[in-house]
Amino acid sequence: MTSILLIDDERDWLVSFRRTLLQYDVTSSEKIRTAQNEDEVFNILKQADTDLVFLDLMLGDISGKDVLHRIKQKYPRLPVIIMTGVNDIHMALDCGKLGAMDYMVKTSLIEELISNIKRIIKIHQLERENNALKDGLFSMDEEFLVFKDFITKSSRIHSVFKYLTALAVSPYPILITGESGVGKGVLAKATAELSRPGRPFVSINVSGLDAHAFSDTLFGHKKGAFTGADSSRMGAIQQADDGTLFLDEIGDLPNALQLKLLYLAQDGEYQQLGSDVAGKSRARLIFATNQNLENKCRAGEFRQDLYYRLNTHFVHIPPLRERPEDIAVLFHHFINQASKEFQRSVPEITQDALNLINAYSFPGNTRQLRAICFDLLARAQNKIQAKDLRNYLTSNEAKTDFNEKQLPKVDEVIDKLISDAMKLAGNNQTKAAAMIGISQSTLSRRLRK
Ligand SMILES: Nc1ncnc2c1ncn2[C@@H]1O[C@H](COP(=O)(O)OP(=O)(O)OP(=O)(O)O)[C@@H](O)[C@H]1O
Repeated sequence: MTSILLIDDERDWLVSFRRTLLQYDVTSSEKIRTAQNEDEVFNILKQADTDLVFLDLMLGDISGKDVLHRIKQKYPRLPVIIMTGVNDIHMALDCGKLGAMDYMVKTSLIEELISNIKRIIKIHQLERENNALKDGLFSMDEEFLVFKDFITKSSRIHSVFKYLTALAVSPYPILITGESGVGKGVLAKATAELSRPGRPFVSINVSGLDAHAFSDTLFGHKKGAFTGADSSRMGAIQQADDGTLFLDEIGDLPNALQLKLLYLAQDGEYQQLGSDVAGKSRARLIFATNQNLENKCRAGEFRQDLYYRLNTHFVHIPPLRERPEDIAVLFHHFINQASKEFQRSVPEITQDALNLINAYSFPGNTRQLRAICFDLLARAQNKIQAKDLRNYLTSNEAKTDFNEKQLPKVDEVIDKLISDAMKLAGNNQTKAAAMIGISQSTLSRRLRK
């Protein structure tokens, strides 16, 4: 049943429209909510799932157009139908530009109105189903829309989204940690959009930069600052302006540069090469590393004071193997993305292939999964089966419980492989045999041993 929000400052109209919707079976009673002012509107949208909004063009002193604008800003995908007493084509066009799905006149014939509403609900339902299937976005909260490029259905990551949303207003730096390829960059970009929307986002990978390159890249230089400095150069801090500066791989910085980072993180201060005056950064700072900074501090390789400073706001992205619920979602997402890019139809993915991909540990995390999907698609297949994946997943990176110091016997490895394949294939011998590339009779013989 469709959840509907009716917005009008006239209580009588809300009551009568509600009655009409129920009379014509548009939805059930508990699925209809009403709001008479803007505060109520946003409270309801925040608290309850809403599929469709009917909005009157006058809400007391406030224009319905302004409310429409604010709803669409916060919930861009939510369909809003304008209900009004006046049939005004210019107004209808204006509302369309602001994102209204339709414009209905309250005095229209009731049957016509209801059949229009039912048609819109149907279209919207189909669209939602389609989007969920296509994007693998599943039940991502509209409030997390800014994180739409970080595909996930992991509740751990949803908690990270919540935390980052709460941090949006804080002026302090954010530290994002996680193994290489988990999506720290994607998350940093979304966080930047949340905290400094529409402002510049400058991303610098600082690993491997020597002291000069580090200062020059970040702080820039004045003309004549050093031999060969024929003109001034704007540093990343200036380019970021009042937006966001994202510094990746800060765990690799040598001690002297860590000190410069400390001044920057602490007071926003920096020194442009060739300038006597300290500059002041206005940018929001986001740092990332795939290293364990606490261990580095203990080993004396990372400044404790800088670590404490960076740790004020800290999020960790777990590796893909610790959020297995994301593997299939991401697999479908990247296969769809690659199909679009290569202008190919989306291939069928067999259950065996999914079983195999789900059982893999992905040491290169999401980056590795993405690369596999794009390469698979480039090889122009219209069906992805377990055998197509084996080449990508059979290296020593595959999940194993074996310990280097106690290498198992070949027979033990085969037995483990067969038992894992049987588990993944739900004890179906034909499937298990296909997954590991042996005949069913060989597998069956081996099982009888
Ligand atoms: N959850 C995700 N949804 C969609 N794409 C993702 C996701 N996580 C990562 N990616 C993609 O994987 C690739 C690697 O992501 P990213 O560069 O953000 O990882 P990282 O953690 O910053 O890695 P590194 O530590 O090596 O810099 C990118 O192509 C990115 O778009």
